Amino acid sequence: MPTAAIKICGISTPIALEAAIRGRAAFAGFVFFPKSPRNVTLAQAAQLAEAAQGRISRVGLFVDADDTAIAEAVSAARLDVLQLHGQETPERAAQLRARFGLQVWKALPVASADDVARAHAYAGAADLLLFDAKTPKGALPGGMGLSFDWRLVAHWKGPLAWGLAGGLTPENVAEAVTLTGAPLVDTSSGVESAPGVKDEGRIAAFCAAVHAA
Ligand SMILES: O=C(O)c1ccccc1N[C@@H]1O[C@H](COP(=O)(O)O)[C@@H](O)[C@H]1O
Repeated sequence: MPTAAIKICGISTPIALEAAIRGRAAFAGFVFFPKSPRNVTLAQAAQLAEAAQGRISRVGLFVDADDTAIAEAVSAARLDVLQLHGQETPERAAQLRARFGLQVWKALPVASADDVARAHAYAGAADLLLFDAKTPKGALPGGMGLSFDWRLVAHWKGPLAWGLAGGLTPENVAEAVTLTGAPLVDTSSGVESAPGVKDEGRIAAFCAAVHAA
């Protein structure tokens, strides 16, 4: 089985970006959500995007953002992918994909089999589904280090590509990949020393664990 592609999310410094590239991560995630401890300004994103050019793909993470905010981020960070991590409907995902001509990933909060079944509504609207844990009411919709029962998405055969997120760490990611067969894994808080503070050593360990799985 080929190894899973890696996305390191919430990158806000050149040191973290270089660690992700050294670890052969395919995707660097930049958070455009002011409530997140990982939020980046347009100026920060532009600088990181420049360093990323041709070395790692750039994913912009948005939570129910409007077109103007997304357009500014796309232009500043030369994004390759839009990751929608809020309540975006299939219609909204399709609209953004058409407007920006970029890949659209939709995060789906999962706690039950019914949540996983909602994935089918995004066929033809999004390019990839990111199964993530449901977070408590009033909390951030992601980046909380919470995981869900991976058996719900084990070897998922759906109408579009998919990835696994939520509480993935250097310590558990090999088991997650083995159990689910996820083609892509995404982590944020699992490779940090504190909320919003990426840890080079943990990024390296996470990537090594995925490559060895
Ligand atoms: O990282 C954030 O701050 C964030 C904020 C709002 C929505 C999503 C966010 N991150 C994404 O959440 C999942 C899981 O994160 P974690 O590994 O459990 O910390 C992942 O897709 C992040 O990209």
